[in-house]
Amino acid sequence: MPKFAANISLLFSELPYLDRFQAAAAAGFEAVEILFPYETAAKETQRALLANGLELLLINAPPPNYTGGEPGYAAIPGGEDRFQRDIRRVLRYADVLRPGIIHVMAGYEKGEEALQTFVRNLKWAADQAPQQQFTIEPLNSGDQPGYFLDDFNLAREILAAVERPNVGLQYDAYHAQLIHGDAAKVWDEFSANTVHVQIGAAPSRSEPGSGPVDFDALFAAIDASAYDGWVSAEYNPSTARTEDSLGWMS
Ligand SMILES: O=C(O)[C@@H](O)C(=O)CO
Ligand SMILES: [Mg+2]
Repeated sequence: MPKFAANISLLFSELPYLDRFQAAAAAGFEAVEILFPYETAAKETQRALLANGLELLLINAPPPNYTGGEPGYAAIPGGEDRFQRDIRRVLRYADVLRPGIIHVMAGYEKGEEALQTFVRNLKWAADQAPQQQFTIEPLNSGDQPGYFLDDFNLAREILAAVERPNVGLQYDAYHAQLIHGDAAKVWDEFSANTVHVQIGAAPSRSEPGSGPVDFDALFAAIDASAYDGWVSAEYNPSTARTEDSLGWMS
């Protein structure tokens, strides 16, 4: 079985932000990810991680999107200043929080100029912090209409153009299933590019168990691949208490 982590932006979201760390640790998780930690001082988040012995796997940059703004600026021609400001901001958070990964979001734009902008901005970010792992994640267009990075083939093309060892693919089984119709096949094809994995059932985005994705087979394929990182549960629990949605882990 892969080692599972909790995305506490979605899991345990029935609790106030700072209480989710203790709940995740009590449920047996040793690592968490937080999509947008920017409403809380980095020191407070750091204290919650340390108090509960949790590793921080991932944060997103540039912020924010869940609070109503754009989901990133990396592929927006003319948005370079904003992008660089946001990357500097996330790197200040990263100095304190030490996330293994920073997910760089592309934003709403299409076309060749957006592609070139995304590539240039990713190179710039990667060179600002060569020791920091960055990722890009294809998101399905049902949830994010108009989002630039909506296809795994496009992600591979971008990674090849960026040519930086510290920029890799974030594979989310939920998005893979909705974009390409077969999350397992996408894993087979793209596991070599993948540096971070997230999971959620499709189309519900609830815990594994519903829908067409065979998670036992997917976990076996992940185990059999060269990927040895965390598999982060990023779903909306169908139960009132997140703990009651965790049966799939055993
Ligand atoms: O899959 C998702 O939606 C997330 O991983 C994300 O980063 C978008 O905010
Ligand atoms: Mg995801």
